Amino acid sequence: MNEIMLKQAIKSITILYKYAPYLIILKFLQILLLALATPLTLYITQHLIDSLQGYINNGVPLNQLIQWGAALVATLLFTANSTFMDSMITLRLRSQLNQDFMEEIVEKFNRMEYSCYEDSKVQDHLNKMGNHPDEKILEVLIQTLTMISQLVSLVSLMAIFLQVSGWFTVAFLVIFTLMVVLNFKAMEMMNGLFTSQSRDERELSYLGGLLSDKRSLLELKVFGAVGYIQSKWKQKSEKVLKERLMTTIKSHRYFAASSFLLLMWIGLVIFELIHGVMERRVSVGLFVSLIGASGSILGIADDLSLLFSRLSHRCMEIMHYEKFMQLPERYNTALSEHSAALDSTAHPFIEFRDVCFTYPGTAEQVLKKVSFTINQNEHIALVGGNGAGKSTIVKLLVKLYVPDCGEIWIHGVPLNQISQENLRNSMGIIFQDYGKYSLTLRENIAFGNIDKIGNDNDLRDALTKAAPDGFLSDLETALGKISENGIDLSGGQWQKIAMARAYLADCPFMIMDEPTAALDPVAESELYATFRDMMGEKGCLFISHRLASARFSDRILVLQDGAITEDGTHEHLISQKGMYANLWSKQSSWYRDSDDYEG
Ligand SMILES: Nc1ncnc2c1ncn2[C@@H]1O[C@H](COP(=O)(O)OP(=O)(O)OP(=O)(O)O)[C@@H](O)[C@H]1O
Repeated sequence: MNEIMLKQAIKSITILYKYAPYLIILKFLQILLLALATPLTLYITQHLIDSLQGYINNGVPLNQLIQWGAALVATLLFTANSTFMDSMITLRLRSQLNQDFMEEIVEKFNRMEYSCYEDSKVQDHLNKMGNHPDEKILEVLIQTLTMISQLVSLVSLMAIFLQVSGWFTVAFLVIFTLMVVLNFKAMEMMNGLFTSQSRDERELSYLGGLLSDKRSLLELKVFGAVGYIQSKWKQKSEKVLKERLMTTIKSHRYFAASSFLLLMWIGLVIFELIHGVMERRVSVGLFVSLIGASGSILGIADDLSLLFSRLSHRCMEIMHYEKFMQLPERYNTALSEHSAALDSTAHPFIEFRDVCFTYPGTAEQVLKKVSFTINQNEHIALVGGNGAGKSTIVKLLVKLYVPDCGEIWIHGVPLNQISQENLRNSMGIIFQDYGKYSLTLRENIAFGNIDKIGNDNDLRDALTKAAPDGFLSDLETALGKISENGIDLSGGQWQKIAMARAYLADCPFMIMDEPTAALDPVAESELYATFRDMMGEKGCLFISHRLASARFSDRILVLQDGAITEDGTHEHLISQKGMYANLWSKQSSWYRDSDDYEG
């Protein structure tokens, strides 16, 4: 454990040195000087007292007394100002890390294939690494340097003791070694507890999140389930705290034993010093200085044991950062982007050939030999029951996942040879769980085509097409609840903004995964009308459970049991009397029955 801690501490300093070499050197020097300040103050105090005594007895010149006094003032001034210097250096380090170190982490996130996040090991590293590994790594640096500074102080304080007897130092070293062993034992106990409780901690933070998140809280309140979650949280929290208390008490036995040893040593020192003063072997100045040094040693030994345990805990968290940085960025090595050029005249536009797919970490195959083709300017509806695999087809199309077998082709080029950029230019997408960004309206729309963020005309045009009712017009309106003046939108209004993003993207082919689920029927039919106008000769694939909207598409694909079971126009599929005809009959009878009811 101590070996790992040492390695991690050195690694953290090396990582930080890469980002801010001068600040690290400055911090090291500052901490070293501060470490020497305590023994130096005691040493000067000793000489000041002895000079004062000498001056009173007329043996020492006033000059010498003034010199020691000035030295003491200078050392105290440095100590008083070092806190300010320390916080300035730490602040600079923090801002440097925030920029460069976090940028590297964001880039790593960007490079990682989406499917990597499905792996529970990845999830675990992400959870343990936390949102701010930069803060943790900085803490490791500060704690390591503080430990070095404490050890330097300790050695210098021991040097003061050498003036009286070498045995004090030898006895202290023996006792200190025993203390380190005892403290490590206590610390290992605490670390074992933290590791075993990490799952409970995750559950606690999830349950706590449910009780503070606006959306979940609303539903839980309506169903009267807040009390249930609260008691579940309380039970878990009590269990975690009880375990922590028990282990803290057990580990404290080791701390108590080490404190006892130290107190024994200090008792011995005081006894010997009083004896020395009485026999005139030890001057009054040296006596005061050594008593001060004993107090400082007591404080340092306490601080060191606390630092050891904190540092070892932080070092384990840094290990998760390291493991995260080493994670594979692709799970499928066959996926290589050759940026093959797309010939838009080649047909078909999209082709699935016997595509199979299983989500990472699961056993059940979601898609079983799915085959279909879509031409560039076709309007295609993809329908199927809940969980049939419709969204999965879209995720494979935009390369969020890689099929287990079979092939996907775009304009006659295998999908794995098409770069993300080429793919982005050839098709736009609105996901079922589209983003609701707590940013301005301008930014929310511009994510469809970030190059147009300053183009007010295009942004307004996209918004008007998606939301003809003009529910929002000021592009600088803050959305969501993060900003003080932010406005919260309804599900349908957020959906319109997601549509505006798609309009702005202006791609030759659009994929929409249930784009109208949150819209009222009038808004839905308006949106389809505008969408048809906008797409014109362009193609689209849309997923919808409302067959009334699928009816007007050129072709309907029916996904059932992981395969395409029906493919044709609305009229053709109705005549086939298959699953689509069955669904259509059920949905239209629902509308008919509603009409009867109203009538
Ligand atoms: N990330 C995931 N990990 C594991 N299984 C998943 C994941 N996402 C979806 N699935 C499973 O894959 C199956 C297909 O899901 P998919 O979202 O593609 O269905 P869908 O046809 O779009 O459903 P719906 O109409 O309800 O949106 C479901 O059984 C679902 O539980």
